This record gives sequence, C-alpha cells and structure tokens, in this order.
Amino acid sequence: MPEIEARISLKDIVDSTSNAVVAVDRSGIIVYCNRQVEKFLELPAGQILGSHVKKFFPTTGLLEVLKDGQPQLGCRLSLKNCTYLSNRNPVIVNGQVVGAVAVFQDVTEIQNIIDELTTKNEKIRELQETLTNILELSSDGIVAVNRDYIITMANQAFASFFNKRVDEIISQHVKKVYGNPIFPRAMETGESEYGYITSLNGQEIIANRIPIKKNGEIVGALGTVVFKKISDLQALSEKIQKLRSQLDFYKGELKRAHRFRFTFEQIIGQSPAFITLKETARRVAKNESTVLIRGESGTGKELFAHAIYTESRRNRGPFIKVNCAAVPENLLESELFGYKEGAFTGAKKGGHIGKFELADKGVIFLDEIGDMPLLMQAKLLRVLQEKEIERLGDTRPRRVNVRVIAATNRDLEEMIAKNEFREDLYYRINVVSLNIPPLRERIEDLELLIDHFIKRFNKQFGRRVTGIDQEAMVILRNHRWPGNIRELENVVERAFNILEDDKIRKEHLPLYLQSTRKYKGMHRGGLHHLIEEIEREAILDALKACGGNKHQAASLLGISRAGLYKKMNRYEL
Ligand SMILES: Nc1ncnc2c1ncn2[C@@H]1O[C@H](COP(=O)(O)OP(=O)(O)OP(=O)(O)O)[C@@H](O)[C@H]1O
Repeated sequence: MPEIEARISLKDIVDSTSNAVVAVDRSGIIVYCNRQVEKFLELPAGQILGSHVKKFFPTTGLLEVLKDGQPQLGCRLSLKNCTYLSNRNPVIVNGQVVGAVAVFQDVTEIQNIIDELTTKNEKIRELQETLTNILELSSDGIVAVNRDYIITMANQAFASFFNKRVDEIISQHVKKVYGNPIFPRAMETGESEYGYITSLNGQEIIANRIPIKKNGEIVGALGTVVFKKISDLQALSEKIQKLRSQLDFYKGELKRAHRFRFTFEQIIGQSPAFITLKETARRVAKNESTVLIRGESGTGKELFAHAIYTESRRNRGPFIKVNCAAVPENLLESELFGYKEGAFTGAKKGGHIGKFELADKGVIFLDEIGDMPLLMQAKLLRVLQEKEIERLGDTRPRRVNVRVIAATNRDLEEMIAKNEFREDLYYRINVVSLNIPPLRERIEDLELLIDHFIKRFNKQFGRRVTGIDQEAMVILRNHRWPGNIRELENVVERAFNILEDDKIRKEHLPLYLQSTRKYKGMHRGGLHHLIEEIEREAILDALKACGGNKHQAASLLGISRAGLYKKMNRYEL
C-alpha cells in the first residue's frame, strides 16, 4: 500500500473517476476540483479555484449543506443540456463543518431511456384505452383466451350471454364460464373458422374463431359472435334478397332509361303546329303539373313523355312506364301500388313494390290511360289526390312524390259520356294537355322524318342509303298513315331489309302501299291464291305498322279483332 501511495496520488485517483468532484471551504470558495470539472467548465483549475461556487454553479445546494450540515443525496440537476445526479456532503473536522464536497454523475443517457419509457408507457396506456373502447363499443361478442384456455380479454356483449360482468369472467377458465369451449379446433389446427353455427348458453349463434399466433406459435385464440340470433341472419338475408331484386329491377329500368332517354332535339318535325307543340311541351316540362298527351297511335306520345321527363327537374329520378292496356285488369292494382307479403296466394315473399313507389322522385308514365278499368280509375284518383299509396293487403299508407304523365289515343270525352271514363279523374289528369297531330296532318314533315330514319338505319345496318326516289316519295306522301310515325319507321326499316342499292324505290315499299304489285303472281296460283298472298302480307305489314298491337292492326285493316285472329291463324302468323 505505501508503495502504491508513492506512485499514485489521491489527486490522480480522483481525476481518473468519471464523476466530477468539487469541494468548497466554509465560505463557499472552491478549494478543490478534479479534471472532470475542468473539462465540464472548459477552464483550467487555476481559473476555478478561489472563486465562489455560485459563479460556476448558480443552482448549487452546497451552501445549504454548509449551513445545516446535512447531506443532500441523489439530487437531479440539468446543466448544459445534460442531466446529473449529485451527492452533496459536508466535510466535518473535529465535529465542525469546515467545508462541503459535491460529486456529480452524468446520467443523461439513463434519463433519455427513462423519458422514452415514459412516452412508451403513455402510448401503451392510450392503446389500451382505445382497445377497451373498441371492445365495449362493438355489438359483437368478443373473447380471447390464452393457451391454457384462460379468458384474457372479453367485452360486455360477450359477458352478457352469461348475465355476467366482464370482470367476473376475466382470468376464468372457459369451461367454468361456459360448457362447450369454442376454441379447441383453432388452438389445435391453427386454422381460422368463420361463420360456424354453435350455441352459447342455450342460444344458437354464428361465430368466428381465430388462433392468435406469436412468432409462428399459437399462444391463444380469439372468438367473435357475429349473430346473436340465427333469426337475425334470416331477416338480414331476406332483406338482402329484397334489395337484390330491387337492384335488378332498377338496373333494368336504368338500362331502359339510358336506351330511351329522348330529348326534344330527337323529336323530328318542322311544321308550324309541331314547333309550337314542342315549345309548349318544353315549357310544361319545367313545372310539376300532370300532363295528358293525346294523339293517335304511333304519333310519338311516349317520345314526348320521355322528353318532358328529360327536360324536367326530376330527370335524376326514375322514369317508370305502365301500359294500362297491357296489364291484365286483376294485376293492375298490384302492378301500380304493390302488395304486402302474404296479400294473396302466390304473393312473392317479401312483398312487391309497385310502380308508383318505384317512380318516387321521378315520373310515372301511364300509357293508354283510357284503357284503365273504372275501379282502378277510382283508386288512381285517390292516389293523385292524397299523394299516398297503400300496398295491396297493407293498411299503412306510404307517401309518394311522383309526377304523372298520362297518354291516350282514346276519345276521353266520348268515354265520359258513355260512363267509361271518370270525369273527376279526367279533370285531375287533364291539367296540361298536349295534342300530337297525326302524320297526315303534318305531311310536310314526311321528308324530314324519312331522312331521319334513313340516317338511323344506315348506322344500325351499316349501310349507305342516300335517300328515296321520286315515285316512292309520291306514294308515301299520298298515304294516310293510320299507324303514323311508327308505321313510317317500319316502312323505312322494311325497305332497308330488301334494298340492295342506295335508294329506296317503290318496289321496296310494302304491298299495301304499292298498288300495282297486286297483279304480279297471277300466273302462280290464280286469283284466289293471289288474294291470299296479298292479304297475308297486308296483315303482316299492318301488325308491323302498329308495333304488334292487334287491336290497332285490326282497325288499320278495317276488320274486327276476332277477324284478324282468324286470318292470323289461317296464315299461321
Ligand atoms: N317526331 C318524331 N321524331 C322521330 N321519331 C318519332 C317521332 N314520333 C314518333 N317517333 C318514333 O315512332 C315510334 C312510335 O312512337 P311512340 O311510341 O312515342 O308513339 P305513341 O304515340 O306513344 O304510340 P302508342 O299510342 O302506340 O303507344 C317510336 O319508335 C318513336 O321513336
């Protein structure tokens, strides 16, 4: 020992520690500092010794230690962005405090670690709170177990299956809480299972079980109850089914609406009366009034109804068409107003939405309103007045926001006189009336219309037909056009099917239009055969001109409907 003392002084030892050491005398004057202090203050000892300690360490506690003789241990202080732990002790000689010494240790790194841990702890606490919130907000029952089937986490929705609180089931073995543990498979195979049916406390449920893995090893499992009652699922499935069929319907209607979305620009006609009519219709489109469109068959009533809808504020809503003449009388009510599930035998499950409900916020187009049975007319009137419908078999009224556009080719005034049409309904729907003139009354539009159809069929057939020759034009101009524009459209389409060059000529027109053709074919089977051939072709043409409507075709041909059916049978049409 004495030898070591000779070679290593006490100063050398104190200088070698990583701690800084400062000693003051009774009056606080620095009498000693080691090399760490010189380094820290970046001054040589000569400039430190003899100065008052406050000069270099303004917050020092050494003066207090000098005063009360009590050591101060483990004090934390910050100097030059570093954190130090300081132990301050009095220097006592002969029972008297003759000075004080402070030893500082740089703990910045430790402090940084502590700070980091504190922040992490805070984050963990926040995460825990979020998780607890999620668990409690979820209406699905959630439970987690560890490898030993001890419940480590659960929410109230799950605990409620057993009429318990969460804290009563946490840390319990699953078997203690409920008889049939739902986890073994997930725990053993490590595979998730979704949507399996099981029972929990006597209640049939649909659940998922998912293994919890850590570093590839199964450490537990998570169970979630998706449906508390199977009946919930059935109700949901029915709802989806219903929505799906509604969606299909809407898709179809949307397609139709896109296909047939007509504007006034597409309604061809330059005759003065027609221009005035279009202007009136445009104006009418902007308000909400019910519109009655009148005109012979094929004059473009539906086209006008569409254009009014397209130009109206309701054009983002649906356009729903009902052909009152085409729907059998006994089905018209359910077609218009829908029915409730079980309303009658054969009623669809989930009921059926009527056209009025489907047209909500849009337009309903009641075509051939003159053919609506009287009983339905009364029901329609009530809906128009009350703006509410009742589904068949349902007493709950449902509000509908629908604009009505009706059309007919019948003489409603005459029908009223014969008690075939209700006068009150007539006044309800006849708020604004648009009369579309037949083609023969605006024959000046014929050429324009033919041009329009030629362009359309050129596109459709990929042809380059340039027009119609003079002879054919004269024939068409002299025709009475009982089938109106529809008939003309069919005549042009028929010509496209037979012509080979670029002009429509007389021979491309249907037989009933070309008066000379009758005599061809005499040689083939005599007069009787010829008459039959002409009759057959005339029926075909009339049907085409009337879009397949037999009632109209019969009146076009000037025969009864029964007569038309007979002839159609005979010619196997
Ligand atoms: N002004 C027109 N311009 C162009 N095409 C027209 C015009 N008017 C009618 N059409 C066409 O004629 C055909 C018949 O029109 P629409 O169905 O609108 O007649 P409608 O009066 O409603 O017939 P119906 O009384 O038989 O129901 C449609 O193909 C339509 O596109």
